[in-house]
Amino acid sequence: MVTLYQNKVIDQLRDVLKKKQHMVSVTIKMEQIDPLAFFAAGETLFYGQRFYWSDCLYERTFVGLGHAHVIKSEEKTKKRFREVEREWKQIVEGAFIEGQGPLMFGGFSFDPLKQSDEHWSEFPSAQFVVPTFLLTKQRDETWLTVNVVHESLGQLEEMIDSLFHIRGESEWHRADVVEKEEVARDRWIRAVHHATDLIQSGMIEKVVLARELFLSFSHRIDRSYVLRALREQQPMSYIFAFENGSTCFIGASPEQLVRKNGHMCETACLAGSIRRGHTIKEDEELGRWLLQDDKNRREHAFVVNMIEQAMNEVCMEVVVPSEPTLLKMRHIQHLYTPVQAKAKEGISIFSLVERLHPTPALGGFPKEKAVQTIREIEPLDRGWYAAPIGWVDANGNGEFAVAIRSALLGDNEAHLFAGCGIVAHSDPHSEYEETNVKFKPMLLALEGGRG
Ligand SMILES: C=C(O[C@H]1C=CC=C(C(=O)O)[C@@H]1O)C(=O)O
Ligand SMILES: [Mg+2]
Repeated sequence: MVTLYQNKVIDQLRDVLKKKQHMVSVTIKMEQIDPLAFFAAGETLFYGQRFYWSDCLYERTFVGLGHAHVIKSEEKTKKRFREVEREWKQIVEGAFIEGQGPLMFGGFSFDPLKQSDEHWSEFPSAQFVVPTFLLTKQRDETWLTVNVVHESLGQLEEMIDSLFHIRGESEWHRADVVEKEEVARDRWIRAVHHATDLIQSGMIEKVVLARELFLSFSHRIDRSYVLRALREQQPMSYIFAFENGSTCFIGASPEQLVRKNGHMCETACLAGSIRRGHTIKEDEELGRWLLQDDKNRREHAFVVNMIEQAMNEVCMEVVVPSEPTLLKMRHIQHLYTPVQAKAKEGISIFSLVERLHPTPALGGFPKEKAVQTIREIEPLDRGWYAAPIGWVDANGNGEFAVAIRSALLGDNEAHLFAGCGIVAHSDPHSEYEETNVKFKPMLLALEGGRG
């Protein structure tokens, strides 16, 4: 489908690779290609080394195939954010760039101190990849960036050859669910009781507790099929997939953690939830109820206060609306307060991520105590669920979402995660129902049907 461009890219790369820089990054403009078809096309050669990202306004889509370079940290403290930043700067400084330059995509685990479950073994406390091939779609324009390090020059022609000869429509397959299991349901309900006790005794003010669903399937799950379903079914969401070896972390999150473009920063407070109505009238009534409900307003206020304070420490002109509005997704509506600010000199996107993660929408308040409580009483390993996932470019601009409404896919199985904010008067059974609504986007994409 892209044969026309093949020789151009190879010639350009041959030329610039003579310059002996550690990495060479060449970008060319392309004809329109469906990013999901590009992701699917990479299956044979790059299975286990692909990623997909599109932002909630569908302004930018990135698809990465292959690993030109991997940045990984097993660091269990906040140093992990700085380690990734340092290595990324070194790569960019040592690169020969023609065009937009390289970009890295990846994320962090929620809590590196939590005892790790086997199924998360391929997702360390931080990992980012610079893809060999990056497809960028921005509005109506498409580019292909090829990133090469000297060592892999030998395989490059073969890779370009096979990639550039991919053509035709991809086929998508849906695997059937053969088993569905709620993981530790009773322990989760007990954990919610425990949390409300801790809150009432004044130990902590808010804590977010997550649940897990386990699904097994008749065949290997087709990740391209799941991505396409999420893309179609969840407009206004960040759609992401990050493959690492045999597992793939995937989701459709409505929650932005931070976006940075030059000095301009955006973040959002999202907490407080109710389902969508069956009719417009019921939907509006539920929305009005949510805007006035004490428990939900408390859940939301912790997030606004914390984010406002964190942004004020490192930014100027922090703008926070005084009242939340509603953000309506396909299955759920949330209280939503968008925040804008201007980063002070020297403040990087990594320092913003480090400061913001986890907000009280995912951890609780106060932050350290909440994370420790989750570590102790939540009956699962969150892995990368509820943690930052996103991209950073060569200029230090980028965007991270909070990886909720997500699942970890193995070959024939999926672990789904959903959580809810517990405050003083939370009722365990309505919180349980709230998490059921939050499982819906991933369930619908995996199971098919109407939902
Ligand atoms: C933790 C999740 O949602 C958070 C984001 C929005 C609303 C939330 C709530 O109302 O509880 C949660 O704080 C999740 O979807 O797994
Ligand atoms: Mg809630």
